[in-house]
Amino acid sequence: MESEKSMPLFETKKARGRVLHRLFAGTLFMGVCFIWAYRFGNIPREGEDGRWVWIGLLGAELWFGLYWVLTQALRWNQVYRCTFKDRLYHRYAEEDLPGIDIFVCTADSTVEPPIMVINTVFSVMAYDYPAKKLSVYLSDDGGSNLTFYALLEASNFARYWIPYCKKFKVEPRSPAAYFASGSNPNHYGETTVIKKLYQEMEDRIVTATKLGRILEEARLKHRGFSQWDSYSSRHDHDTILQILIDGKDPNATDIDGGALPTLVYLAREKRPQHPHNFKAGAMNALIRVSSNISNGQIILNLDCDMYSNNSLCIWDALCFFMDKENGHDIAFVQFPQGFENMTKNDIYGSSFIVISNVEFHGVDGFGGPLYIGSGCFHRRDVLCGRKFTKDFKFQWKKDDDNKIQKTMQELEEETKPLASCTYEQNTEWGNEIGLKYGCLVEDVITGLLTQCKGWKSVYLNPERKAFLGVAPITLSQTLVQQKRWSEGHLQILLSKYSPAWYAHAKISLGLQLGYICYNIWSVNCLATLYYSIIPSLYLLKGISLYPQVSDPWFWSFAYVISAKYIYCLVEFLCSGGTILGWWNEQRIWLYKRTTSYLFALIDTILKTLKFTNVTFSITAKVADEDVSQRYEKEIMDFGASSPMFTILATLAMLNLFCFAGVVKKVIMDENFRLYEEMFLQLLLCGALVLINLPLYQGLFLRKDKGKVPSSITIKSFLLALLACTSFTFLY
Ligand SMILES: O=c1ccn([C@@H]2O[C@H](COP(=O)(O)OP(=O)(O)O[C@H]3O[C@H](CO)[C@@H](O)[C@H](O)[C@H]3O)[C@@H](O)[C@H]2O)c(=O)[nH]1
Ligand SMILES: [Mn+2]
Repeated sequence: MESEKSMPLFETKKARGRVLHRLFAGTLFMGVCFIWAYRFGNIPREGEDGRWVWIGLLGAELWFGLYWVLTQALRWNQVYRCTFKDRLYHRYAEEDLPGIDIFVCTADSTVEPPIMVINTVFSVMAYDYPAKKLSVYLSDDGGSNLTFYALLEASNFARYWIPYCKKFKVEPRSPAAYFASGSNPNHYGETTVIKKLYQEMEDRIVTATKLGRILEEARLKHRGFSQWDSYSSRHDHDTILQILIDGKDPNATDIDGGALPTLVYLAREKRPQHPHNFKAGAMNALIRVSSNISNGQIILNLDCDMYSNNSLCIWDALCFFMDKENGHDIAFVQFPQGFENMTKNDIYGSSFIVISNVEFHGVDGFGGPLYIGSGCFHRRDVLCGRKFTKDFKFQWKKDDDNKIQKTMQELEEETKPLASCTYEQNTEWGNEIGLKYGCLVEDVITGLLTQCKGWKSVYLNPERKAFLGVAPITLSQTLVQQKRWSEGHLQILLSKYSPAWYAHAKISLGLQLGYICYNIWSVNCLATLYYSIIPSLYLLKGISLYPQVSDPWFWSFAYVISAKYIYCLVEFLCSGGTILGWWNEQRIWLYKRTTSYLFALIDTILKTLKFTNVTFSITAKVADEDVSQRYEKEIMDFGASSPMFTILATLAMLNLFCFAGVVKKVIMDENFRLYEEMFLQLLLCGALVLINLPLYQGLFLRKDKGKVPSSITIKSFLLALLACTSFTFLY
């Protein structure tokens, strides 16, 4: 029995095949060095033709090579974690388990429909965990009474849903996902009843959302709505706080008499003159508000679209925090972000399978994954700024039953000031305490700082996805999201807390490199743009920039290109992708680099020069019928007049012209030994044309709403034509 009690709650395994991988990486690196040597050794002398182009290529290849070296940090030392939930389950009595506070963030009832938000709420309210120890907080930055109404409805339906889930061990516990899954055995007719109840509630909520207002009758039923009386807009209102279920109240029970988790609605105070700091601000308000209500020692953060797909995942996370030997330095446990709306071949590359199944295991081996927002369990103390000390041991404090019981109204009134605009003035909130402000990836910089203080984090990637969210379903949304992320990451690199210098000697070198690898995403745009324009233009003109097939240097290029791509394909397939999915990912890779990253880089420069301000564009979680249909059929959506699309279309067109031009030349001129002399350049240009096939369709062939808008077609055609002609004739 004693030994059972001291058995570890989790285990860490190193990945297999490390030696082989390192050997392979070594040979690839040698190939890269040969390429550098070739470029370096053959720079045209001053005054000679093509000197600057050549130096540009050298720069691009140096960048690609060094970036590849950096990405090795993410692959060098992969580890895998597994947990022993059973041991934990049997080790502690219910009252000895820590309280868990779950924060769900929403910000806009139009792009984040209330019915979706409450489904996320249900999935966590119904966790397989003592209800008394569970509290769910919804932060609504939209300050929408529609969302409040939905949560109110949810507080009622939960009384039926939670006992149903527990009785029949239902998975997943988001009702929408559960009923949509199709496999709903009818438990003695109870499923039919509960499904009907759900659908009626859904109807009421969806109708209210469509109408944009709540029926008078419903509004009069709950005192909470009166808090909107003084509301002038979503940017200008008092704190709205409502405890919808008080878990401590013995009368708050489900239909079977079981306890219910606490459920709280919060719309923090907003005033136009006070910056609200987006999600980070919302999280910090939640941390304070919850500390006065339930004060759970563990905090789980979820985006409103990300429901929990596994009712036991709390136990998984606790296995790390509660391990007596190795748990005390663990600050947070991050799960991967899965997506429920993925199509088979993932046209927008939004499933991030390589990041989730390879790279994060790599950073975990060097000290722990990045904090990426949703799906992350934290120790409250650490989020609140606790310094790391080596021999400190966490204690799980018991509920303080002797505390004077306040009425719900008293508690609300006393708590509201914690969410006011002015509360944080002259405090360390947003800096040393809570999530950090001023960064577009507030989560990542907060996690980095935590690790710099000496804390570790853990990445847990179980077979059954723990959380599932909604990935963007149009190209423009994908690119905008990527822009926000890459911009946020670059902000981190340039901030006071840069992984490049501040983190030095505070976290391991491998982790530093891992962070930098993500931080410099946006800088990749330069080399990629260069590589997708210049060699093609020179091909058109018939000037060779790479070694000929007969030249021994050719083989270093051939090896690096083929080895790199075969490796990357195998990695993708092993992570669960398809071949077509990989091809799609290559396209998105190119599109991200030539647009999102470029815009992120430009914006960062402008912001550093203080020309513009930080803004957070929320990703839409709903779309029109025809947009969704195209997505389901895996047809790319170009239907927006975004300047990003102008760039993509111009690049595609330019490569098409170059390719067509050179083919014409080969046909007309028999002496032109193209394959022999310019094989690599032709390959590059050909690959660019091939990868852009869906874009050409969108430009010339499609008639649906997802085609490229004609204004962009014309603009890009003219731009590409201008580039090609002026290059051939003038240069
Ligand atoms: O002023 C705001 C803006 C956003 N949010 C919420 O933040 C979450 C993330 O927003 P979303 O538009 O879905 O961004 P994503 O890019 O999908 O989110 C990822 O990237 C963000 C950082 O850019 C992290 O905050 C998220 O946790 C992470 O899932 C959503 O729940 C929003 O409701 C707020 O609460 N307040
Ligand atoms: Mn999201």
